[in-house]
Amino acid sequence: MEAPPDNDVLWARSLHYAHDGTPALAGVSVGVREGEILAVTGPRASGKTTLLQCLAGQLTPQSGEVWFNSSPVHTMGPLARERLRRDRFGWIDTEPQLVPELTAWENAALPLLLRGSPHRAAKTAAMEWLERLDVGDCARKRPAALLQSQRQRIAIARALASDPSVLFADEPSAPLHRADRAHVLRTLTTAARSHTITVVLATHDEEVAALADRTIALVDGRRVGSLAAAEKEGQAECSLSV
Ligand SMILES: Nc1ncnc2c1ncn2[C@@H]1O[C@H](COP(=O)(O)OP(=O)(O)OP(=O)(O)O)[C@@H](O)[C@H]1O
Repeated sequence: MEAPPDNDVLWARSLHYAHDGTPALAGVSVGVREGEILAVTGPRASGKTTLLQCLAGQLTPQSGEVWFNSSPVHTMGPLARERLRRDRFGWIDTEPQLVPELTAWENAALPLLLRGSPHRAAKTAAMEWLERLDVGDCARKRPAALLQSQRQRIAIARALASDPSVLFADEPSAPLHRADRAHVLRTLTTAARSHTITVVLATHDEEVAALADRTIALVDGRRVGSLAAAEKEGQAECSLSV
C-alpha cells in the first residue's frame, strides 16, 4: 500500500464500485488538500454520489484505496468507520434528513451531543449556525412544521455545528429556491474557509461549482478533463441514447 501525499487530507486511488452489478465508479483517483473546496461535477448517474460515499466511508470500494490523513479508510472495520464519520466528517444530503421528534436546534446539536459535548455548549453552537443560516426563529419548531428549504438550512447548520474536518455535500442546494441558493452556499463556503473545513461538493450546477477552489468532472464513473468535457460527453450520450 502506497502512503498518500502529505498535503492531501483525503486521497483516493483507483476506486471501483458497482451497485448490485451496476457500475458506478471505474477507477477514480482524487486528492483533496486541507481546507480546499472541491466540486465533483458530471451528468446524472455519472458516479458523483457514489464517489462521495466511498470517500466518506459510507461505502467500501470493491477495489482501490481511500485515505484520510494517514489512516486507510478502505481497510477500517465498521466501528472505526462509524467513529470517523461521527467525529471527523459531516454530510449534507440532497434531501434533508432530520429526526422528526426533535426540534430544529436539537437536530442541529445532535452530532455534538452524540460526541459527548455538554448540553449548553451544543445548544450554543447549534443556535449560532441556525442564526447564520437565517433559521434562528425556527429553533423550537419540529421538522414537520417547516418548509423543505428551512429543513435543508437546519441540516446544513447541523453539519457545520459539529466542526468537521471534511464536509461532504451532495447537491446541497437542490431543495432551495433559486434566490436562497447563493446565500446558503456562500454561508457554507465562507464558514468552511474560516474554519479550515475541507469540502467535497457534488453538483451539476455550474454556478455552484464556481464557488469551489477546484473542480473534477466524472462521466460514466471515470474522471474526464473538465466540466465542459463532462457536459459534452453527457450530451453525446443523451443524443446516442435517443
Ligand atoms: N443504491 C443503488 N442501487 C442500484 N444502483 C445504484 C444505486 N445508487 C446508484 N446507483 C447507480 O450507480 C450509478 C451512479 O450513480 P450515482 O448516484 O453515484 O451518480 P450521480 O452522478 O450522483 O447521479 P445524480 O446526479 O443523478 O445524483 C448510476 O447508474 C445509478 O443508477
